Amino acid sequence: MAVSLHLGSRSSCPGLRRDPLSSLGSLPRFEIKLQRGTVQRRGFLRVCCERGASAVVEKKDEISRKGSEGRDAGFSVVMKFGGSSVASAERMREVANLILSFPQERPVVVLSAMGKTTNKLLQAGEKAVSCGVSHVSEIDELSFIQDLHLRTVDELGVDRSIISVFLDELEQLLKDIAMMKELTLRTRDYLVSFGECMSTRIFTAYLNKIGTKARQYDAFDMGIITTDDFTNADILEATYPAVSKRLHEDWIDDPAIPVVTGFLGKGWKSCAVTTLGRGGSDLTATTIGKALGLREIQVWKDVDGVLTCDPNISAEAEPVPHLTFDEAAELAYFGAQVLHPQSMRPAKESNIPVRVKNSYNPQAPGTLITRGRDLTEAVLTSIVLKSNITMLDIVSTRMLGQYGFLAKVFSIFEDLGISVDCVATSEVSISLTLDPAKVWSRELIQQELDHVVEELEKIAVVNLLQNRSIISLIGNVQRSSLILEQAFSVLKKKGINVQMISQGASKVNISLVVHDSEAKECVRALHSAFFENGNGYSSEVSSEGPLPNGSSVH
Ligand SMILES: Nc1ncnc2c1ncn2[C@@H]1O[C@H](COP(=O)(O)OP(=O)(O)O)[C@@H](O)[C@H]1O
Ligand SMILES: N[C@@H](CC(=O)OP(=O)(O)O)C(=O)O
Repeated sequence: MAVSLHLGSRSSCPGLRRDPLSSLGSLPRFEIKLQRGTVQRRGFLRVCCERGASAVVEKKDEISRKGSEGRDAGFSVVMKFGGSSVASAERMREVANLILSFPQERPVVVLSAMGKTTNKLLQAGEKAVSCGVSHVSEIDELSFIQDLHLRTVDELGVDRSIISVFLDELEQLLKDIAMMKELTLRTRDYLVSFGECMSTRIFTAYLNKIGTKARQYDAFDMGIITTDDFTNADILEATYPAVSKRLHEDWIDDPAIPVVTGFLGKGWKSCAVTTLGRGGSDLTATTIGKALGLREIQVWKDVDGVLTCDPNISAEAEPVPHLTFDEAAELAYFGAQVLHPQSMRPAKESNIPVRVKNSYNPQAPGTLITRGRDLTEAVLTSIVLKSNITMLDIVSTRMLGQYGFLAKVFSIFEDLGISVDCVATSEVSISLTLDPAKVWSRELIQQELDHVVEELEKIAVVNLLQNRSIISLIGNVQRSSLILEQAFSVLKKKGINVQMISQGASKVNISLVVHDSEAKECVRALHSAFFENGNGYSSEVSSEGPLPNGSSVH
């Protein structure tokens, strides 16, 4: 099949080092040949020009198993390993063995920084701001990072020179921060990038040493283009064709397993290193999965999959066998640390299954995340807690029936650039929750909250309630009355007062707001009722029948 189309004028993208269509002039004629057998589903072609990025051709919702170039580079899965999976030389050896134990797979490997390196880099940066240039070399976290990485290369028997330049540059960067006495968001992103840059170089060198040809990629040099929102950047559409082209071309020139830095990107305007938000390597993995149209995206963690709740809250938490993209996105958004909140988007858009596995226990089946699941398997899949939330009760000062009240309230949040998590409304009042940590830097929280209240008080009576928690019940909440009946029977027995309830339009989440002080106890009681003692995911629950009863609630 051949498709001809006209492309509009091309603007250049400074951030795109290897511009996928760089030879195009304005209004070029461009022909795309799709080889027979490479297209998985029918879709349509569209030309997309993303905010100044180069014009790119995107095969919308139609992913070829053999990549958008139609050539077979043979990649079949992304395998992403988080910090806990590559925390030491021993762990890197195990991860290498794990990859090699699937000889039928041609993986693209995505790695996070080793262990807690990202936290240590941030702590080192904070200390550098105030310690003075001459004391930078004494920062504990710097020594920790140096020791960890040098010990790892020595134990793996690879050359120290692959990371020594990074360690020298890192110390110099900390001295620069000490001299300037400030750590901007842009510098923060550059600082943390050292973690992924080093882990991927070490792992690549090790794979090559044991005879498996591998090639290291810095995400910001291979086409992962983002907004310039330092510390929380969004992936731009130009990324998909750029990544696909780069990986396919390199493979065809010289086949080698790609080992890519997770978490990082390149700002399209600034051309500086950006990060995708904490835990962002999951998003790197799903982005590459979409770019290449792979069979599966694997996210390897230190737990047996997505669990029915945070194992740090309930030791009884169990793996959830099957989730939908919407359920996984919702639980990540509402606080489950296990997945990055945005990571499901590329997987859902390209309908590529995501498997969450345990690198410490590869035999465990893990969690499979797909577009749909058998809803009769489980009504509820998990319970998520998000603490330290601010809640606002806003009651209109105008008379009942006054139109435009909701619009006015939300325009205030829009003007102030503040995002709202949960909302419950009546004609004259709104209750909503804000997650200050998401929007503001720490010092500004109270100041910003005061400003919000001041603006809202022009049209309403406002009650600001801090130290609240959102407990989210994730599952098939089309059966909300059954879930709520069960949940409220538990809360009643515990004497816990729910301050707000919200059921999103997504139909996969009911959120309950309670006080921080009773939230964990509340989650444990709900977990016990819904998932323990024979209740829960694996029990047979018909889509019409009753929920398992709460007999296990104490
Ligand atoms: N619902 C949940 N399911 C699984 N893990 C969870 C959940 N909620 C919180 N966690 C925590 O998330 C951790 C895994 O996420 P993360 O540390 O980001 O992994 P990695 O660094 O390997 O990518 C687990 O060790 C667990 O403590
Ligand atoms: N290293 C980054 C990115 C990341 O995704 O890490 P992990 O996969 O270990 O959660 C962080 O700590 O945020």
